[in-house]
Amino acid sequence: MHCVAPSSGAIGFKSITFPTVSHRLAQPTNLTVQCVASRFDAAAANPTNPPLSAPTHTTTNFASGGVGKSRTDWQSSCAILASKVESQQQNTDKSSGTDNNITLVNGHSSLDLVPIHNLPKPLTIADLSPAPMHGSQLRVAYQGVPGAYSEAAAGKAYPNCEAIPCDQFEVAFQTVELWIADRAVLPVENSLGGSIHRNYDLLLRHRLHIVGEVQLPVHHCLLALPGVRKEYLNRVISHPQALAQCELTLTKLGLNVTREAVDDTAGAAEFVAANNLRDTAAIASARAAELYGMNILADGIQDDSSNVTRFVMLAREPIIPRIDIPFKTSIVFAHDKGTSVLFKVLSAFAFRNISLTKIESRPHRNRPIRLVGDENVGTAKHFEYLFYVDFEASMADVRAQNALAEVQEFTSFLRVLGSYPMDMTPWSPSQ
Ligand SMILES: O=C(O)C(=O)C[C@]1(C(=O)O)C=C[C@@H](O)C=C1
Repeated sequence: MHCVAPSSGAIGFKSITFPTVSHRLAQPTNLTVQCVASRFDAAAANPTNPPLSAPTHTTTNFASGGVGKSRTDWQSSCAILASKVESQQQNTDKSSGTDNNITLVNGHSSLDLVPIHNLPKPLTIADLSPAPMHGSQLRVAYQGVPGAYSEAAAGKAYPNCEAIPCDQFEVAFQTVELWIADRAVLPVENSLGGSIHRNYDLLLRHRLHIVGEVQLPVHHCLLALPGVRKEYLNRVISHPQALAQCELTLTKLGLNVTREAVDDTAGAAEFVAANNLRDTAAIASARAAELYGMNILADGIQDDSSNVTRFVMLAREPIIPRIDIPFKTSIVFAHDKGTSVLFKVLSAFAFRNISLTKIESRPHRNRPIRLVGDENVGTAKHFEYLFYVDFEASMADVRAQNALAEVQEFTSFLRVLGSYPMDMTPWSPSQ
């Protein structure tokens, strides 16, 4: 079991330019926003530790329930593709009359190495899709072990995907950045426990784009080893969000136990089972109970039956925003002069009738304190913040483009994290 590690990695800012169309100016303008350069640290994905190392452990295949393909398969697909390109090149050379220069290998021209009946087919547009998609499903990284809610969110977002467990959020990001996975699914907020702050910080540190969201009803169970009764328990372990979501119910159940935070809910169940802990229960899903051979002592122990966690899906490339379906856009901004900018920014959306669905502030890690000196009174030490805002409009919507052009005038830093379809699935809290 791994404890949640403090974040690592250097942050560097660089400018990128988002083309926008400004209604006011009636011609295309450029919206310059800041983008965070991430630190790729392949060594952080420890390949010896099963949940850590995405390429080497069991993945969940939502299409067939089988074990997923290894990175080797993907690499061989790349090799096949490379050989196609090479052969294509050879064919081109032949047709352009350059065969005079062909070198002899064992007395044959190198073209003879490809049997005539087995000539490679020309590359098509489908061959140019990202490497892991060649002949396989979408690979979706999530934090946790099988049975975690994040795994269920991956399955909801991409029903036929191959879900890849990662033991840290950081690893899930890197798995996509290093092309081991195509998407990452990341919890960002829960209706009871609130925001998952670490993930807001990671969204900024990395360069991935939000391409979708899913809202997952979270139904917690109290799990213990077979034969263990509530009276035997003196400890309950789970993900900190799960502990927070069940806080009142645990007390109501009369459980006078210590509560300990671990990396994920299913990992807690796995840990209790693997160590045969008869004094410890885990808060996790019914699927985790099944996977790790645990008994359900209490079902539905979240403090509110409509307990929902919102996840975002991340990809290396943004999607093309649309206006024919409900879209959300997520941005993050800051200003050198502190929080006074907030009212102006919010009014840019209000004037255009754009609803905000979320606002979150986080410490501005690059410049956490701003000193304002007054020789008569002393020095004020203001905390500096980054503001994360989600609003209900697509970046293809001219209102959103104009709002952001205005926001850019008030802010010293602005980044669009993504513009993506809203989760509009029918409401069914008790699953
Ligand atoms: O531990 C898990 O099972 C997770 O998927 C993580 C997580 C979270 O980070 O909020 C996801 C959903 C629930 O809110 C509880 C935990």
